[in-house]
Amino acid sequence: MPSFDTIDTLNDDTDAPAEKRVLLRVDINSPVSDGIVQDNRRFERHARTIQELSNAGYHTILLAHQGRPGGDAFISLEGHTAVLEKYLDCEVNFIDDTHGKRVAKAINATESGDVLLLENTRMCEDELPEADPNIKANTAFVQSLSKHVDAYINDAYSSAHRSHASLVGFPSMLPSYAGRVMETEYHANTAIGQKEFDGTVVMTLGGTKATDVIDVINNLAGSVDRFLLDGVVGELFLRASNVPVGFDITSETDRYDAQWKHNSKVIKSILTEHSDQITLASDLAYNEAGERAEIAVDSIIEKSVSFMDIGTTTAESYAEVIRDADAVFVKGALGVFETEAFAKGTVRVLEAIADSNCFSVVGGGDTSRAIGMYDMNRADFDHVSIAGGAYIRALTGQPLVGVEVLKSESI
Ligand SMILES: Nc1ncnc2c1ncn2[C@@H]1O[C@H](COP(=O)(O)OP(=O)(O)O)[C@@H](O)[C@H]1O
Ligand SMILES: O=C(OP(=O)(O)O)[C@H](O)COP(=O)(O)O
Repeated sequence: MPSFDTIDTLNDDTDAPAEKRVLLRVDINSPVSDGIVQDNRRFERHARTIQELSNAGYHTILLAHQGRPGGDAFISLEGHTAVLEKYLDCEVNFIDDTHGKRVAKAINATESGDVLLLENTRMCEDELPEADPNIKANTAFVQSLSKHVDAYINDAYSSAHRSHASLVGFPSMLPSYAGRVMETEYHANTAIGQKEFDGTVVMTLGGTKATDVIDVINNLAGSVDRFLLDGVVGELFLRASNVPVGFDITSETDRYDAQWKHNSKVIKSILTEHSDQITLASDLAYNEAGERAEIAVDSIIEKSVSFMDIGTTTAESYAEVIRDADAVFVKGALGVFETEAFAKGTVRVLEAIADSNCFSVVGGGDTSRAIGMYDMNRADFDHVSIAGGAYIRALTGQPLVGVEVLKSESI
């Protein structure tokens, strides 16, 4: 049983839901294309928690983040209301602020069953950077909102590894509970983290976030036999192995340079220390005149194009490793799978998993979308998580700070 209180306990604790305002933290952080948020499984999964609360009569005030300050995906949550409403039989109202008088007025004006989405929490300076939960509890953001609600529910398992105000500041201020996504993802990933495997354990690590991958390798090198690297992170590791790639070729993107500046030393030391466990791409794919083109890593003289996927040779070699594995964990897309021409690496690896008898987990708010996009059967995977960094940290046995503060306040 989870050692935190759930919505079942909230219902037991509440004799009049219609008079109660609950602050529900969800994670609907999603890909953004041309400034427009794209649907993904997170919306549908969190909508079930929202619907349950609305049907019970609670006034539900939603907190969520989108992107990172300065990044292309860092936008207002206003567009997220329409996507959420696709999965709800109630309206989602929106206010373009995170806390303060206007928000307090809007919260106090809600009625039983209403859903009100506040603005992107990362537009509030109290949200970032990570800090001790007690520090985050004393921010104006937490202090202000706590006065106008009766309880806090954290449903954002996929952000539970972040010590941000909206994720760790409220449990010391309010009666706190786990939402349904938090409950199910916690159960599944904790159980997986305790499993033992007799044969080869393989992890494919990709996507865009180097620090997540670095943490995972440092913590799981003793229990994972092979790390197959890909995505933006894989290209940074190629740079650390002296391949002339892994940097931004235009000032319009910032996928590589900042991450390299902050992480190059630790990437190099990981490559040295775990060279026998880490496999890097041997070929990469890019866009040439609107078509997919590939190049062997050994043939790259200089980077003049954006590499968008692992090449076919790499994909086949990764599929071969997966075929013989006892367990495979996927975190982060192997390429820009949202574009079919550059989905080959992600699809090939997922197909190899589906065709094998291995125990498998596919994680990542973005990556898990690929299963549905390319008509694969979710039943071919043992667990498909809408979390990426959080689920993979659960495998390391590292506590998830957002879960720990829920537990501590449930005692
Ligand atoms: N080579 C690449 N260049 C640019 N983006 C990439 C590349 N490979 C993967 N991606 C992007 O990585 C994103 C997923 O990264 P991330 O958010 O770290 O993973 P997840 O959310 O699945 O944990 C996808 O949206 C995909 O487009
Ligand atoms: O998408 C998320 O994590 P993920 O990419 O590991 O799935 C979470 O919303 C956390 O976002 P963050 O990595 O910008 O803190």
